[in-house]
Parts: sequence; structure tokens; C-alpha cells
Amino acid sequence: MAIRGVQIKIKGLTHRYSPRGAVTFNRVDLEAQPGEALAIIGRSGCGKSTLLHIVAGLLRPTEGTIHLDGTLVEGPSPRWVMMFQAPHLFPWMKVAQNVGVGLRFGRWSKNEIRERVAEALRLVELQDFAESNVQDLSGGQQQRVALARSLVMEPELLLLDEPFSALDAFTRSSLQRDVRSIAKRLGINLVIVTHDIDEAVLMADRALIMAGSPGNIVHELEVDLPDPRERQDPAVQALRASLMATFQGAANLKPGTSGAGTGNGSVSKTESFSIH
Ligand SMILES: Nc1ncnc2c1ncn2[C@@H]1O[C@H](COP(=O)(O)OP(=O)(O)OP(=O)(O)O)[C@@H](O)[C@H]1O
Repeated sequence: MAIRGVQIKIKGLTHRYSPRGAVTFNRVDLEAQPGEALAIIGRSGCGKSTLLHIVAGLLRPTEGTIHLDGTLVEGPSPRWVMMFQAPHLFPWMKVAQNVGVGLRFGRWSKNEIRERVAEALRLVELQDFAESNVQDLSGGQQQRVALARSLVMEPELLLLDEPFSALDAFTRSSLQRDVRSIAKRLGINLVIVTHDIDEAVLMADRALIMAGSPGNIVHELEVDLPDPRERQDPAVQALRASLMATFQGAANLKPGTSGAGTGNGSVSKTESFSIH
């Protein structure tokens, strides 16, 4: 599977759900390099999911632009795919059929589809379940099928909207580790929206804190930790504590306050945590 990441450039992104409604977020600017994994954390309602849906081309911004490697995002594309909390599988299809469903709409031969589906299933370690019914799988396995269905499209960018929050802690940990490791191996960019500070530390290269009303990215922290990342590792724990303190500080700041969103979309401060 030949995949590479993408340069993300978000400029002046503003959104409101209705012309007279409240502004969801205001003039968000953000850049990411090919292969980078970003986590967006923030309190409920600050606009994280809306931002992700706009990046995925599923919602239109009120103002501003998103360019992926210079291409303006104007709608959904197999190049940027979104994974949700629920896997949304077709229950009447086998695992392999679910994984290959997007390829059916392209100009792929049956052999090519078979090969690509087999490769995607190997990546998520479900190669022995190709002919299983999806209802017979656990929640974590179903989420792996959804991941394989995304990967089979060879995306450059994977957008994850709290994808593991419905899973038990053990399954969640293994998926967090595996998604990061697959994305790094293939060079795919990740943007993960989460409430979970641990998830941000375990999966991201950079954690972005969104806060305020209207929302904005008010803080960002580099997560410079080696892989594989283990929750119990003291370096992971130390970074988690720092991110939690920064998050609480940022979330408690009122919009317009120094150190929070500047209102012009700029990030006020970048901190770097490294164990090297
Ligand atoms: N379809 C919609 N129509 C109108 N307002 C909406 C709609 N969806 C979300 N909102 C509002 O927009 C704001 C941002 O919502 P959004 O879901 O993006 O926040 P969030 O940070 O992802 O929250 P959560 O963490 O709870 O999912 C909220 O005030 C929400 O009530």
C-alpha cells in the first residue's frame, strides 16, 4: 500500500450553523506537515467536531479555507476520510465486503479489490476474519473493520472523531497504539478529536487545545515521545500531567484574555515536552 501524508493549511476558518446563529469558532489558523499526527482536545461544545467535519469536506465553512497539498477542500474525497465513534458497518455484508465497499465505486478489477482488501485486513490484524459476519465481531474488532475500510482507500489524511470512546479501556489502548503505528508506517496524517488527554499523549505528535466561545485553538504542545508509547511509562505520565495542567489553564481562560485565543486565530504559545 503506497500512501503518503499531506500538508494541511487551514486559514481564517470561521463557522456558524445558521446566518443569525452563534459563531461556532472564529478565524482558526492551523498548519500540519505530511505524516504529522494532531490531537484536538477541548471541552464539550467548543467546536472540535464541527472543525473536523469541515476538514473532511462534510460541512462548509462560513469563511476561510482548507488546503490539502494545495487542493482546496470543497467536499468529501477518498483522499481524506473520517472515522466516527460508531463503526457504521453494513450488517448483511461479510467483513471483507464491508472493507471493499468503497472500492466497488472505483475502476478496480475484482482481483485488485481482493488484494487491497486482504492487505488492509492484514494491517488491522483481521486477516482471519475476512469471511466472518460483522455482527459476530466485538466492538473493537468492528472498529478495526471500519479502520480497514478507511485504509483500503489509501487516504492521505485520516480524521478521527472520538473513534474509541465507546470501547473498553483495554481495546481502546490497543487501537490507539495500532492506529498510530499504522499511520506512521504508511505516512498518513492523523487528526484526532478527543476529550481524552491520555489519547492525545499516546497518539499525537502535537496536541492542540481548543477553548473559548466562539472556539479557537488557544494552545499547542509538542508531544515528543518515542514509540511505542505505554500509558504506564513515567515520561508519558509526566507529559500527561503537563498537558492536563495546560488544558485546565487554557480552558479556564475567558475568550479574549491574554494567553487564550487572540481572536485573530493565532496560537498564543507553543510548549515542547521532550524526554530525550
Ligand atoms: N447541527 C447543528 N446545528 C446547530 N448547532 C450545532 C449543530 N451541531 C453542533 N452545534 C453546536 O455547535 C457547537 C459546537 O459543537 P461541536 O459538536 O462541534 O462541539 P464539540 O467540541 O465537538 O463537542 P463534543 O465534545 O461534545 O462533541 C455547540 O454549541 C453545538 O451545540
